[in-house]
Amino acid sequence: MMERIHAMVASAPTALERRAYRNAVDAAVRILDRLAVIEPDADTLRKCERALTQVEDALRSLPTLPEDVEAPAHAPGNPRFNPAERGLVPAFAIDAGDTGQLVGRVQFSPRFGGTASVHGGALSLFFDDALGMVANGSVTGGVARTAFLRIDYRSLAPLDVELHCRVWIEAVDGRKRFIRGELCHGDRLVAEAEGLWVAPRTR
Ligand SMILES: CCCCCCCCCCCCCC(=O)SCCNC(=O)CCNC(=O)[C@H](O)C(C)(C)COP(=O)(O)OP(=O)(O)OC[C@H]1O[C@@H](n2cnc3c(N)ncnc32)[C@H](O)[C@@H]1OP(=O)(O)O
Repeated sequence: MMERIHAMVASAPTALERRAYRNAVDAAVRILDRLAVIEPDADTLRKCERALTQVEDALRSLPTLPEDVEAPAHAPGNPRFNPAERGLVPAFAIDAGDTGQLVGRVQFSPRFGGTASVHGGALSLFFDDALGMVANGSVTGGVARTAFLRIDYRSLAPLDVELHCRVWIEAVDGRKRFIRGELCHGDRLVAEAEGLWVAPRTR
């Protein structure tokens, strides 16, 4: 039985497994979003903790990803390697994303919030992902890592509201890719970002 489970995990996920994984992550983040806004009594919270611990125990008994990064389980398309599908960053709708530019919409749910607005670190996480997509996209080609990321917070970002984002390549200089981005709520600028992504040396 365990061998069969290992074989399943070591192979690239099927469409059905990807959907099931996404649904499980969605359920987990919906709980975090709910916990961010409700005012429950201690008894309800204790029941909640017990139920979640049961789920956690069941997950702990499962095998983990193989360490070999060449294994099929590490192939592109595995939702575990996609920050949005793993629930790390908010889901991001890309409306246009060619020729080194990306235009899209993003909505930060309550778990990304401070009090009434989006946490600055969550905005930074989002920009690393969105600018990183352009830095790693078809125009620049190949993999590059974030060397620095600077965020200017211009106004409070509201939670649970659609925000508009634009990201573009500012310059490419050898292995260096300078990327910029901005996030707006309607006509109001919420935050601007600039960063450098550096591609690995070829030898
Ligand atoms: C098609 C696929 C799609 C996939 C989509 C995926 C989306 C993913 C989106 C998510 C993406 C998220 C991605 C993540 O989150 S990646 C995770 C976060 N980032 C890291 O962990 C990176 C850690 N740092 C490093 O690995 C190295 O320091 C890097 C690789 C960055 C550079 O080390 P390396 O040894 O290679 O480079 P070098 O030292 O020879 O320097 C080379 C040049 O760069 C200039 N420089 C370097 N650093 C800085 C700096 N801080 N400010 C200004 N300049 C800097 C330097 O002066 C030099 O310039 P020049 O003298 O040549 O002019």
